[in-house]
Amino acid sequence: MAAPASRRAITHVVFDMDGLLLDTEIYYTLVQEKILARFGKTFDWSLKPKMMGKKAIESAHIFVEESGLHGQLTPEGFLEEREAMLQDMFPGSELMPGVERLINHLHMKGFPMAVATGSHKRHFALKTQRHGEIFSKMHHVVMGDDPEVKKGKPSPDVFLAAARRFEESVDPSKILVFEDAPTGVAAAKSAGMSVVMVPDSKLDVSYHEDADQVLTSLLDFDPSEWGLPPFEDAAK
Ligand SMILES: O=P(O)(O)OC[C@H](O)CO
Ligand SMILES: [Mg+2]
Repeated sequence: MAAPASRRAITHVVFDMDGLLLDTEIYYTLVQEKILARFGKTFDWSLKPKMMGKKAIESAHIFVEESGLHGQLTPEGFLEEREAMLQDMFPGSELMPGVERLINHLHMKGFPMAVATGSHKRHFALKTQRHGEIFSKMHHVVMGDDPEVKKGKPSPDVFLAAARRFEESVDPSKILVFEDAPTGVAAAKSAGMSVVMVPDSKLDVSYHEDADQVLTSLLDFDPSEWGLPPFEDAAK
């Protein structure tokens, strides 16, 4: 089926990282569950979407406020407490299903790609240490502690910085973004880009509304629906 006109203009692709390229959101969830358990509270998926995709200190403020931990835990204390646990977990980060196939395909077809993540440099290095080959196919990576990223997602800063750093200047409407988080979808839409959302199955469907397409897995992405060259292999 031919792609509708609105989807035929894509020339560049920008990927979110945590929960989209890498199966790392589970680490944040586990650590946050553990910290809340210490206060006799439970962490659930009504709080998770508010924290996902944001800069660390921004999500730390949300965690403390929304969990009612004012006076018991500071955002800085929360970050410190979770850091040792995360540092042990991040080197085990796995690619999400379908990532290798999609990135290798777009790279082979010559589509410039970038990563736009809320994650900062030190965590990026730990998470990607076993995935150098895949990340080497990115033209550039913009991280949450980049000086051009004044505010985390849902601010468009990280996506606009990613758009500016391709070889040639790119109209945001020609960029296709892949995201898992509601804050990330909002950021990319506010940057004027198209978004394929690949949310965790536990995310409430009310968060799907703003995405241009919602998929259960990257394995279900069909490039031809976006006017991109079809996969040449039959297997998913
Ligand atoms: O989903 P990302 O890649 O923007 O990362 C954001 C945080 O590090 C985790 O939610
Ligand atoms: Mg993400």
